[in-house]
Amino acid sequence: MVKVAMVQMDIEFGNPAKNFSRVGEALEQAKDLGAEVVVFPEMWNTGYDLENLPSIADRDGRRTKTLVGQLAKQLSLNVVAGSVATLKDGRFYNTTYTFDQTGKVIAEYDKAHRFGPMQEDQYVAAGNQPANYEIANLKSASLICYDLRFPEWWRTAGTKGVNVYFLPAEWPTSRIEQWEALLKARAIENQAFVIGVNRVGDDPNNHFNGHSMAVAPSGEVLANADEQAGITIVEIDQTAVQEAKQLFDIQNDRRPELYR
Ligand SMILES: O=C(O)CCC(=O)C(=O)O
Repeated sequence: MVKVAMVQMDIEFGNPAKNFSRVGEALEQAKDLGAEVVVFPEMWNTGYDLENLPSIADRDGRRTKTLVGQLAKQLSLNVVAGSVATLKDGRFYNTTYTFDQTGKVIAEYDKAHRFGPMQEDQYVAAGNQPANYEIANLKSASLICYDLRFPEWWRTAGTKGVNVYFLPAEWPTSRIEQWEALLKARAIENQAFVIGVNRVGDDPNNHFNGHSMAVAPSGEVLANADEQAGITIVEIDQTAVQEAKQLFDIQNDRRPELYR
């Protein structure tokens, strides 16, 4: 059993200082709750303040690596650090870093599918590589928000064997039923756990009502954080993946030659 903390937080628009301090406090609280892996929402350093990225994006993720890396080490926590707005080689990205308990970055993923209605495609460059990694002995992959709508991308990551998918998000209230349905679908069709962590609060364009969810390979909802800011702990038993695959193994039964 691995205890995973879903940190459903509000994000101050365009205010990294405030958001970094919030994330630091949440890591300490998650530790007190017995968490082994802590997961944050999407773009928690800046929110979707894309116009101001030149002054507020995290250059090479240095600030995130310093703060989250130090706390991960100090508190001996694995951290799927949601995603942050970064500036790398002169371009902006929506990046998720994963830290192990020594504070080392073990995975880095740039969001592959940019969300047009939030003008992400105009400001942010797209990533092209899935991120597979092992954290707290969980065979994992990270995807971000709108990636939830691209089952092909989940399969691509899944070919390397994934038992737990982490999905940080800023998913608006207006489509929250779709969020819940898609998280369940991705868990069932990939025969894996899915941990979707959403934010709460408002930005100038949207309201966000949380509903961070942990879904088992069977589609059973293990936790639904409802609409308040807070930390939800969920216990993951990876053997459920093997059990699900005993009856039929969807990844093995695929016929990629047909899917063109
Ligand atoms: O797909 C959606 O409905 C929401 C996606 C989104 O808000 C995002 O990728 O930031």
